[in-house]
Amino acid sequence: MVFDLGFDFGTSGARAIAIDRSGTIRARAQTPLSAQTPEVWRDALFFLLEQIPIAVRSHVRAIAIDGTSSTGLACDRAGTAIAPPILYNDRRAAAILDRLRAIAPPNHLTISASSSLAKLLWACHSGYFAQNTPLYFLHQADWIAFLLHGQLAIGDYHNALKLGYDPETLCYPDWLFDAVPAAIQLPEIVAPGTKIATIRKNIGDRFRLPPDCAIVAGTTDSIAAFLASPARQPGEAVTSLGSTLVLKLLSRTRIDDAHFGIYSHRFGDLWLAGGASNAGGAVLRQFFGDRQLAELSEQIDPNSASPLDYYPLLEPGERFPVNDPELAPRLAPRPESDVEFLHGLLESLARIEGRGYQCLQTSGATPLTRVYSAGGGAQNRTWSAIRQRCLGVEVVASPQTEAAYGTALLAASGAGS
Ligand SMILES: Nc1ncnc2c1ncn2[C@@H]1O[C@H](COP(=O)(O)OP(=O)(O)O)[C@@H](O)[C@H]1O
Ligand SMILES: O=C(CO)[C@H](O)[C@H](O)COP(=O)(O)O
Repeated sequence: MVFDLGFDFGTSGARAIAIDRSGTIRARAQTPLSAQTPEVWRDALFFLLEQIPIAVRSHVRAIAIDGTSSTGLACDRAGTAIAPPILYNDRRAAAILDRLRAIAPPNHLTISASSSLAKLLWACHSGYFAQNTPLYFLHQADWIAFLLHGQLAIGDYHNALKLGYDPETLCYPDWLFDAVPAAIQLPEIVAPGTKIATIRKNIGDRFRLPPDCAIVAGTTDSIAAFLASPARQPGEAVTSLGSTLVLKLLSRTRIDDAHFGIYSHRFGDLWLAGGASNAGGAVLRQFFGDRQLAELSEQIDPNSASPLDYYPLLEPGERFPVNDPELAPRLAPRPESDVEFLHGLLESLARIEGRGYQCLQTSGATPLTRVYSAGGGAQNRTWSAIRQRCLGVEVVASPQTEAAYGTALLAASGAGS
């Protein structure tokens, strides 16, 4: 018996899922992330490994890791982070967007405060990364995988998209090398699922993993959620209802439009056209606990549209379907009834999702036929019904909604399944 193991490092927690060759889940573990620091990621990785029963762990064939997209960090030759990571939602790079506009092609997806390239350039020019020695710039998933395989610096073309890597020509464009200081080593990029190396000996011994356990290139958290779903036909989509709202529509055409925060990830011969809104479950959690969310949702009539028109953000700034770093949250008026308030929030999030899919199709993506749901909000049947009414297509419950399952499938593909 062999198993493949996927790790998902999301915004609020980390999870691991081990599957057998038939794709059946044979072990799972999860832990909250108290902070987004390399130390917390490393401790979570090791904790999750320990939670996988030894009977499974000792037969793991391959491991893959996903992380939050465009969370980046710089490390030295030993792989030690030299400054706190810059998280996916960090907006400090807004300060260098004019500089980026001057070097990147017009309307390029990296011209956004949330892109990895903007963060890297901001960090270099503000002195956040001291540059007297060579530094490696990695994404979160690359760095966590490095802990397991020990090779600096290797990344995948999903995480590298927001760094400016071109997934069509499979190389970094020349203008990017002109922009990045010579002391910064960009990761070598491979396809997600490519075997990078076998497990480091000390880690393999410590966790009783087989010495030939392969560590394969990972992906982003929302692409992992897409992989977990059955969506494989152009027109099928997955919405990740996690802390943020992420849309991925499988398309025959590649579409990119920084004006609306639209970009496309390579997905075999197809494209995952999409965008990520800052609105989402994090705002729901600001007002309600998960149990309360479930109880209140039961009392909502999903067939009647809420007249409340919110824009549920934690703080100003939106990426998609409007790319506006100043967009203000709108959460008023709050009715006395919590049921009505939640109805307004879920309806408003469904409207943002609907506008997002509309925007993707208007921009040339393959027309939407069906939406699968992933993430913490996927279990909410009331919300699914509201979303189906707003989207005008079938919203289907996915048998597997966890990103870690998609990452386990990626590990299996890397191992040859
Ligand atoms: N019943 C529910 N209805 C709607 N949203 C929910 C429900 N239960 C949990 N959530 C939301 O799911 C989110 C967590 O989902 P998860 O996929 O773990 O997110 P992430 O990894 O992005 O932090 C929380 O923000 C929470 O508000
Ligand atoms: O808000 C997020 C945190 O990661 C989204 O997952 C992310 O922005 C989506 O990015 P990608 O399309 O590159 O997976």
